[in-house]
Amino acid sequence: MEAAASDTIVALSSGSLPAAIAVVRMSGPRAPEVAEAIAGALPAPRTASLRVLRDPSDASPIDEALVLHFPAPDTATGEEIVEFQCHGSNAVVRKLIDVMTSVKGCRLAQPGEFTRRALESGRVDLTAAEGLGDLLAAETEAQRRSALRIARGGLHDELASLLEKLVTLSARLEAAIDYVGDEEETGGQDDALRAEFAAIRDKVDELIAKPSVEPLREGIRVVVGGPTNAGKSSLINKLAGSARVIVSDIHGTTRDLVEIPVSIGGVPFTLVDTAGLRESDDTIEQIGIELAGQAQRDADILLWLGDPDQMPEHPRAILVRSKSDLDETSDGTGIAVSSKTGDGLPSLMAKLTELARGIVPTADEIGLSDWQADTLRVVRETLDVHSEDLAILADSVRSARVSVGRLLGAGDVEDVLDRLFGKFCLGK
Ligand SMILES: Nc1nc2c(c(=O)[nH]1)N(C=O)[C@@H](CNc1ccc(C(=O)N[C@@H](CCC(=O)O)C(=O)O)cc1)CN2
Ligand SMILES: Nc1nc2c(ncn2[C@@H]2O[C@H](COP(=O)(O)OP(=O)(O)OP(=O)(O)O)[C@@H](O)[C@H]2O)c(=O)[nH]1
Ligand SMILES: [K+]
Repeated sequence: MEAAASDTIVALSSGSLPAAIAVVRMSGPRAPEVAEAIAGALPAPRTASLRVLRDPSDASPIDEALVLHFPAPDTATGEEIVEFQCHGSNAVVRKLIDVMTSVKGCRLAQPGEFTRRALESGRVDLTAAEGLGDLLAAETEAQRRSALRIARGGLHDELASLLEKLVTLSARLEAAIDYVGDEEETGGQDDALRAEFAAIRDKVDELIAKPSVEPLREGIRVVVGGPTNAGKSSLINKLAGSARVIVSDIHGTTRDLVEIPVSIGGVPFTLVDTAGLRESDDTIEQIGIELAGQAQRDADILLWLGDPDQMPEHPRAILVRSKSDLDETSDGTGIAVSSKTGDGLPSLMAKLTELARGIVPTADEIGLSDWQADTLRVVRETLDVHSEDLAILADSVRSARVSVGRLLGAGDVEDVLDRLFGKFCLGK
């Protein structure tokens, strides 16, 4: 059957089974009648009530569950919603969903389809939906804080205010262009419009300067480099809190890039172990050393465990004197760290969190995803006209409006939605 927007959709909205309790959600026009056929009379709106759920085809019981009815339009999707909080076994959930989806016009939801409907009904905008996607994927405090702020409309509000300014200016420009009047009388008015145009351009510059959420999504890339046997793998294991990569006294143990996600101070980092640098005849090791060099250049932060004179140039490099428990000839440069005793680890972690502040949004900053930043750059280019001619300014404002509208989910954004909702969990 072709998936239609008017279908009633069903999904398991809670996590993997078995679980103590599972939430099965149904959204769409047929939700109340289907729920009534299964659970009998619906409870009062937004009130949980215990019901025996039955298969309407033979009245056999499926489970005993809590039922909630959220009447349209004031719901998460803007549609009729019924939720079942049932026992979280595979058999119960499968039977319940089978019974629901056997009804005509009722089918399994696609990933992200509840949120897509929330977007289509105007309950959330595109920035909030994107924030929600990040919130569902959040593993660390910094990810959760940033995503929640955006999911709750933090970025929407700033973009909506920009759009409103563009719409107002657009109307004023059109009026001024149409007005045929006294030059002197309109001159001051026209200058005010030109000033407003410049102010909006500045506002876009301000928005573009916001930090990126991308390193927050992927984890800040900390590449650990240095000669063989410097203690790179040992340090990564220590930072990760468990033995994740192979440590040995054999030189050239690590050959591939190994990525280990960790949370330090609530901030997500991806630690990257690399092949130790040395002269080698081994082809595989040579490839590993090449990859190491590339990874170091691409790193957000470079941890260098080696001779300070050999340290590659990098805007955010931390010099680490490893194996400080053995170090008799300490010359005081860099951070002395021992993976054996743990000495110096707190200083190193503090340094990492300090550098992170310049890479990911801080607790009270709102960040931009790559496509949002790219779209704002398009807006900025559109507004990059320096003409006295109001008609030219009006053209540029009109195009800018379209792009800012797209950021909020207006116009042709199917490609953006497919990319976004493709990553969503089923049932959201
Ligand atoms: N059981 C359950 N828990 C959940 C959700 C859910 O759908 N079901 N959510 C799913 O995302 C989140 C909560 N989000 C929600 C967003 C809006 C509305 C809602 O009904 N909004 C109406 C009425 C608000 C009111 O007055 O209470 C509205 O905005 O008009 C409900 C949940 C997290 N927890
Ligand atoms: N005493 C002491 N030994 C350490 C410390 N860190 C690492 N080692 C030892 O040094 C040796 C090499 O450690 P690795 O962590 O494998 O070094 P690596 O830099 O990853 O080595 P490659 O994979 O060869 O590049 C192992 O025998 C570790 O036990 C330390 O802080 N103190
Ligand atoms: K080694």
